Amino acid sequence: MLKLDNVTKVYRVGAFGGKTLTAVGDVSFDVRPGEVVSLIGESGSGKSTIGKMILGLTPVTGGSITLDGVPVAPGKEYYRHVQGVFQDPFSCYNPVFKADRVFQMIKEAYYPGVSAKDWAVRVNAAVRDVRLDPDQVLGRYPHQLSGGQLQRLLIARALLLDLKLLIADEITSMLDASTRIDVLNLLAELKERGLGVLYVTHDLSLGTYLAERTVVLRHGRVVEMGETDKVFGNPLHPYTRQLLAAVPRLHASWEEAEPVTDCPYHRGEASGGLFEAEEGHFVACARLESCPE
Ligand SMILES: Nc1ncnc2c1ncn2[C@@H]1O[C@H](COP(=O)(O)OP(=O)(O)OP(=O)(O)O)[C@@H](O)[C@H]1O
Repeated sequence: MLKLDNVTKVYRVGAFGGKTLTAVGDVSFDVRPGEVVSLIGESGSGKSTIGKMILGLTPVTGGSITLDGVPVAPGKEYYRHVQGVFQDPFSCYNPVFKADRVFQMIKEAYYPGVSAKDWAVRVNAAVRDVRLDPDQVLGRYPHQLSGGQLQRLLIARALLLDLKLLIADEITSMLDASTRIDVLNLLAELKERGLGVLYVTHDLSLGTYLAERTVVLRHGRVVEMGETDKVFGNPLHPYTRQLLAAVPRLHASWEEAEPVTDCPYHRGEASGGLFEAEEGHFVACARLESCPE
């Protein structure tokens, strides 16, 4: 299980790093095996920073992140269990190498003793698992494949490892609508295999599609989280309501959600200043910065 406890990330910004920016503040949640958790928030809310900290690409400033009780330790052993797939699949491939080079790199790093023949069998199986035809995709250059095919090959690559957790950061935002649903369904299959998935997105409708639990982030802090049905069936935080109001609906014009005026949850009773409004459903103060103690 992945566990974030009061995780904070402060970046040094400005000329000569003289100022600080708290990109993530006091964030706590977990991702259990066989579960998809979606991390939702507007641009700049700190979603990718959380993904990067989990992947060990940037250190935490405060708090802790553990996988099965062990702190994040970027290195070969950690990446055997935790992998990330990102928005732009093209950037993960070297254009001068054929796309299946990404599989070869996994073999060299993790399975040097496996024979070429056995490895080809494993790769073909993983490629079929992501519903691609190995004959159609292996041996092609990245520019000869679609974004959806490249994204699936990256997921197949992750499947060759002994994966426990996949960080999927905006992985569908560059895909067309039908390919997007295919990739989401693929993620849903991965959880059936016992994998935990952190699905990072700014798109509410995609997040709700497959996540058991949802974490709503704003300005680096969790404003609401819990079982997806509860968070979106009974949204309590005005920001969550605003997000929901912003989802385009057929035959309905856009209506502005109520502004944040008052907050019934100004006294957080749980970690991270969250109040348990109903079982499995937590909400933060809506006036977080100005909230009286
Ligand atoms: N390396 C960095 N140095 C300084 N500030 C950073 C750095 N990376 C991110 N930030 C800042 O931290 C905040 C959170 O950024 P982050 O990329 O995590 O947001 P996000 O929710 O993933 O946004 P988006 O959806 O646009 O990718 C932003 O204000 C961003 O400008």
